[in-house]
Amino acid sequence: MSSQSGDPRAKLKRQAAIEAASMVRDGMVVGLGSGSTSAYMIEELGRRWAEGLRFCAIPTSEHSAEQARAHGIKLVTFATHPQIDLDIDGADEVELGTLNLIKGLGGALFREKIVAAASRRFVVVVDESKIVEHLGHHVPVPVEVTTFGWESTARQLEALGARVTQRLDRSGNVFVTDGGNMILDCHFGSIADSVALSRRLRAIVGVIETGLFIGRTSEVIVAAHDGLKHLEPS
Ligand SMILES: O=C[C@H](O)[C@H](O)[C@H](O)COP(=O)(O)O
Repeated sequence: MSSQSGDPRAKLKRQAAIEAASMVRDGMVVGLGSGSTSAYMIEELGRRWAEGLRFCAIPTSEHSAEQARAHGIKLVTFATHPQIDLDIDGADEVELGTLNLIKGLGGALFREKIVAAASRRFVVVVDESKIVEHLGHHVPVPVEVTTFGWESTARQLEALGARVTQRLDRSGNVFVTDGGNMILDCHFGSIADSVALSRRLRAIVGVIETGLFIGRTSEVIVAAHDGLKHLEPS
């Protein structure tokens, strides 16, 4: 992900990612997020690794693992490193104030949530277009579900008021997550109470995890046209 092709949003994503990567210090255990913003962060960590920075990392997707490996970054697992010092990841929407998130448009939400939950600090990197008053305004809530019985799970999600679409890949085949599951994108529109919705979604049998990240964010680094901003939950 080295080309920004003059895209102003890509430029902002890269600025936020580089700022977050500067928080990584020698000896840390680092969570490597997924998606285009995280790819800039891994690229920057690869650059610093080549300069001599030494840390180890747990990736949140096969794609991020592959990118990190290409830079020679040392990857470890929870078997030897159950506690992560700093997890850096992107998001699809960030709710102003609470800093609750929607994640998973890239399909990595389940591993991303496991890594975030095991981290002392969870730093989110976004460009300014991702900040919203209420989650769900622009994007659906991705929900990872078991393939067995998914039609029944989808009906229960619809009963909560969502328009549900089955995620497909670029070739039009059913999207398969790194964990071998499928994703149902749940369009709720603007979500008034993301905490309550998260609870209801997780109570449905067949739901493995949801893209609502509630109360997990330590800090959001927002790249805006007038500079970088650091937000903390209020
Ligand atoms: O599954 C994907 C992840 O949650 C990403 O962090 C999220 O979709 C943001 O991606 P991007 O940085 O490409 O906008």
